[in-house]
Amino acid sequence: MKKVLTIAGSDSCGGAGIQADLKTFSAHGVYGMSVITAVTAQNTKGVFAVQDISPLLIIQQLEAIFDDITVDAVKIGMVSQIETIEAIAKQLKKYSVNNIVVDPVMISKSGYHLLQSDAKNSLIMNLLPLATIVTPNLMEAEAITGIKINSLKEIKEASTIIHKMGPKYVLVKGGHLEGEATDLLYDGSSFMVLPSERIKTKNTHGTGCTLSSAIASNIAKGLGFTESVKEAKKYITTAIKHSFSIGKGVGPTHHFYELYKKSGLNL
Ligand SMILES: Nc1ncnc2c1ncn2[C@@H]1O[C@H](COP(=O)(O)OP(=O)(O)O)[C@@H](O)[C@H]1O
Ligand SMILES: Cc1ncc(COP(=O)(O)OP(=O)(O)O)c(N)n1
Repeated sequence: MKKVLTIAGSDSCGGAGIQADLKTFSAHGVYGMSVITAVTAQNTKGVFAVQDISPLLIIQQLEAIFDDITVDAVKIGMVSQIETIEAIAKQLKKYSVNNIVVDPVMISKSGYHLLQSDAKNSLIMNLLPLATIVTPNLMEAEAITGIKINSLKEIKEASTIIHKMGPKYVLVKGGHLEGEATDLLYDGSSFMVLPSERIKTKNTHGTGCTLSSAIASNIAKGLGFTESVKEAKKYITTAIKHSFSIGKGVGPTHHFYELYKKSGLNL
């Protein structure tokens, strides 16, 4: 069985972060492992508190895994502060880790700053050069490049700038666009459009986490990079289509829809 690691924050309500990543890994039939960077007190209504895990404990978690287990792909999510980012980058280089998916998590849908403002440049300088693929949403692409994005032309411009920062592929997500939820993949020479209908639901908590974990799972399973992204896009679209309401706010996506369908079980 292929083994995939998520390096990310914990979401107490289970819709995003480490919890969404591990559910996505299971649904893809890969073995999931986790290095926790921060613990958040969070629910469908928002993020209420964050405690960062010490860089030393992050290093110890990474060493515990890489000293013992071969890792087929890594997904990086919430990294919060400069010291966390530097510790992760150092360990990934030490163990010559490949197949790295970086989701540059900055602000939650509820508006909470999950990446400290002074840590943005460190993420760009330390993690983007190590990334096989980076998956910013529109606001993250704007923050990374300093470009205001209002059109496809500007998405392409931002992708080109981000590609020069080091990742082999750039996927700018269109979840926050008006109209269709179309994503754009750039490999340094050409663009691939990944279209999807916009699903009318308020329950999109953890969509970015889920998509990046699905890409990491597919890469680990040996799909080509473009195929990994295309299949992940199908996965997130199905997971959003069957998302559901828990709590009073933005509910989570449904990771086990295909399994439920096969088994005849209902939610
Ligand atoms: N309402 C929706 N209908 C269909 N796809 C969506 C919807 N919202 C988000 N997506 C898709 O979910 C994935 C995550 O995108 P996005 O929500 O922009 O990321 P983030 O969670 O990082 O803000 C993308 O593939 C995006 O196109
Ligand atoms: C612990 C943690 N990590 C990441 C996020 C952001 O998740 P994302 O999929 O980008 O979208 P929302 O959850 O903000 O809808 C998070 N909330 N918590």
